[in-house]
Amino acid sequence: MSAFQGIWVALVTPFHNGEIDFASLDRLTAKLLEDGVAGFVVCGTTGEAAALSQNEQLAVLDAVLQRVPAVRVIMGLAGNQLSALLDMQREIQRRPLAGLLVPAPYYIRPSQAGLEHFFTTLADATQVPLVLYDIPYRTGVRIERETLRRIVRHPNIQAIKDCAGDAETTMALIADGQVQVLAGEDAQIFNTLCLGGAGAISASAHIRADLYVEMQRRVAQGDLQGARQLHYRLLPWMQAAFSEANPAPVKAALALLELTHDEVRAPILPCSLENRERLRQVLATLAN
Ligand SMILES: O=C(O)C1=N[C@H](C(=O)O)C[C@H](O)C1
Repeated sequence: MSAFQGIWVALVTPFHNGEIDFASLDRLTAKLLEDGVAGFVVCGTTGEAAALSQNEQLAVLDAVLQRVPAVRVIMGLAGNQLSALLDMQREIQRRPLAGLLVPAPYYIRPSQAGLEHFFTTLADATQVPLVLYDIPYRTGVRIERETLRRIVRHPNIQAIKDCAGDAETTMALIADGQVQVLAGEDAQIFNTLCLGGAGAISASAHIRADLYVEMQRRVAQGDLQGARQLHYRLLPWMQAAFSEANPAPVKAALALLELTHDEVRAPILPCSLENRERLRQVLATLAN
């Protein structure tokens, strides 16, 4: 299996009474490993990195590394101040890791040349592979197809988390073969795998990760009918998981299953009562 293949879970950061709940974090990672996931993204969007201090982010990473082999851990590295990102990159790299997940700088909306400069600077400085996180609806800036194809020629950029919603770009990246293409939109996992993508980084795979792993295995074995059935079984849950700001529904679902407390950090708010009822019904369909 090459480095970035399979189902990677974009791990939530569990909280309890405002603090990081390390005991739940450990239980959750142990369970997901048992379910067969390839690895974890720590402090991604789903990990509420934006609501954690740098010390908290590093503490979460260290805790995960106690349980999970380093080759199965990707750390999120997001921000819009390049020098601060380079400092944080150095700090993170004092630990062993599979890679760093890096989105475009948010809010600034740099030019295409500016984006190329940004990713190349971080890729030149890295000691571990970079996974480019292409998520224009969060960063506010689109990386054009040809820019992306140029950027990923950098030897230190080895995968892309594809959330841009442009199938032509997904196919061009897979056909170019420069990087592993990982679905970053949960409802697109099946399509991306069928097109030749290497796997996924998924928030909804916190729940019934075994079914996501099975879906990927079936596509790899050419059992498209079996994989498609799993896709449609999981789809209502994937849709419910993003019915409010991520990760509120995922955390509510984990709490319904008594795996973590249902706590997010502002400005993300807890899942509404109405959606909680929807989650209860959707989870019942995945129970066995
Ligand atoms: O944290 C992540 O990485 C993910 N974030 C996406 C988002 O919240 O927009 C969704 C994806 O499932 C994983």
